[in-house]
This record gives sequence, C-alpha cells and structure tokens, in this order.
Amino acid sequence: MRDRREVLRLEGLRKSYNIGQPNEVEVLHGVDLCVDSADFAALVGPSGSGKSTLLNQIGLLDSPTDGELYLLGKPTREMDDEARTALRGRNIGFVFQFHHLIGAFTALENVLMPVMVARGKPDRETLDRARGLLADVGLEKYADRKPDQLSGGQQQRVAIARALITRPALLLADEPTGNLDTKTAADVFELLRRFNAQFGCAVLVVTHDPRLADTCDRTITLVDGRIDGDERHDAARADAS
Ligand SMILES: Nc1ncnc2c1ncn2[C@@H]1O[C@H](COP(=O)(O)OP(=O)(O)OP(=O)(O)O)[C@@H](O)[C@H]1O
Repeated sequence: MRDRREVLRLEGLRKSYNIGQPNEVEVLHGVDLCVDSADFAALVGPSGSGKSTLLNQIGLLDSPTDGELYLLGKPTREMDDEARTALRGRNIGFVFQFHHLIGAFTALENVLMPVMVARGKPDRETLDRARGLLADVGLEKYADRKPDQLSGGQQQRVAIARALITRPALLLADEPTGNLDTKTAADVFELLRRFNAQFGCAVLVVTHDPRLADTCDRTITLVDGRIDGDERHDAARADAS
C-alpha cells in the first residue's frame, strides 16, 4: 500500500454567512474530516448541502467562523490573508467546472500561469515540467494553441495541467466534468486518478454524477452542512497494489 500522510484535517469547522443584520445563517455545522495524500475522494450531497462552501474553506479561499483547518499540519484559521494566499499557492491546485483559462494565452502559458503569478518568469525546469504535464494530459502537440482552438475536454485537461504545475499536495475539483460529455468526463476522472497515484497528490472532487463518484476510492457525503457518510471503497485496489 502507498504511504499515507495527512494533508488536511478539519476539526469542528463551522461557517456562517451574514445575510443582513441580525440574520446569520450557518451553512457548515461543525465538520470533522481528514484527508491524506493517497486519497482520491468524491464529495457528494444534495444541492445546497454546503459542498462549494466546504471546498472554499478547504481551498483557503474563505475563513471559517469557528473550528480549525489544518493544511499539512499547519493551523490556518488565525492566518492573515498574505500567509493564507502563500500557503494556498504552494500547496493547493484548483480545477473548476468552467476552466477559467486565459483566452489570450496559449495552452503552455496557461499551464505556467500559477508559477508566473508567484515567481515571475519561469525557469527552464518549470518550462520543461509544464511541457511534461501537457504531454501527460495528451496535449503535447497543442502547447501553442489558444483555448478557443481546443475542445471543451482539451481545455479541461489544460486546466488540470495548470493545477498541477506547482506540485500541490491537494487538488480540489468543483464539478470538473459538469460541462463535458460522458466519455470525456470519464477521461478527465481517469487523469485525476492517474495524477493522484503518480504524484501522491490528494484529490477531492465535488460531483453530482454518482457513476463518477463510484470510481473514487472514498465517498464523503454532505447533508445540510454535516458529514452524513464517509465510505472508503479502495480496499480491493489497495490489496492489489
Ligand atoms: N455568500 C453566501 N451568503 C449567504 N448564503 C450562502 C452564501 N453562499 C452559500 N450560501 C448558502 O449556503 C448553502 C450551501 O451552499 P453551497 O453552494 O455550498 O451548496 P452546494 O452543496 O455546493 O450546492 P450545489 O450542489 O447546488 O452547487 C445554500 O443554502 C446557500 O444558499
């Protein structure tokens, strides 16, 4: 079995939104969760159950009202924006339903974006890594194409390569296949799985598609802002490896 190290731990995580004084609505009601580096997990639940809110917390895009979130063992709740942004940039990759590629940039430049934002001009090693990732997602011949010269599935593969350029410990994907046909969606999931195994990068993916959720090793179910189920179904695969 592969090594497992803790990537993420949530303890009693709560999130409320202020919807105009004095109304405060609590969306996450004390979530406890551990994710480790070998996890390839689906986050499922009915519409409005808090999946995106939870993903925003985990992605350090927003801060909790109460509780604690540890990323790679570091408590994050008291961090200021600068520290939070730096920790996020180094350790978390994002893939969204709509890929948010930059239209004026080529596929290769899009993949390089997170590094350029953090450190400016990429060095040779980073360039090689970006080309390698494009090859990994089957797009080595498309490095110089702009997003509008690529299909939806190809654009999403560029977005996955972009999310991995910083070698994140955690890859978060919010409905990454919501916009794709069944076959392309399955291919995207297969890619996520491959990177999970290849880089030891924990993957947490929100999906409404039960068939895709079934292909994950773990299914975390959120109902009304609480974890309602957390099942591992990777025993067969782990025994086989
Ligand atoms: N900024 C906000 N202010 C107030 N309420 C919010 C805010 N963001 C989300 N909510 C509420 O929090 C609840 C959970 O929303 P969230 O988007 O996290 O659910 P979800 O499970 O991702 O839903 P879906 O599957 O439909 O995308 C909803 O009732 C929503 O109205």
